[in-house]
Amino acid sequence: MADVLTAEAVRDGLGGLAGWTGDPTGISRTAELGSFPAAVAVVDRVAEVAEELDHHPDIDIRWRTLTFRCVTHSAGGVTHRDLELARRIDDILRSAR
Ligand SMILES: C[C@H](O)[C@H](O)[C@H]1CNC2=NC(N)=NC(=O)C2=N1
Repeated sequence: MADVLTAEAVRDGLGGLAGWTGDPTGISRTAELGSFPAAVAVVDRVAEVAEELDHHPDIDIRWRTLTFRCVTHSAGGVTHRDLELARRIDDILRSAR
């Protein structure tokens, strides 16, 4: 099982991720899309990536604003798998704008 990262390692990882904040208890990012259908389409693409990685974000949908939270539930904190998932979510968000 992946190890929970130290606060410093999470900080380093977040350095390469625009818009994400957090600490070893979880990392999150909010993004506003152009419409509710556009937001739901992003969630659908994130679902595909989550299945591919077998790693799943917590997702909050409020009209066209999405909040993603990544934490490895089985490890009880943020692991390298969350940083990878966050990078993939950013790729999707970039291409959705
Ligand atoms: C068996 C499978 O790897 C696990 O149940 C996965 C699925 N997706 C997961 N996603 C997240 N975020 N944390 C987990 O611990 C987790 N566990």
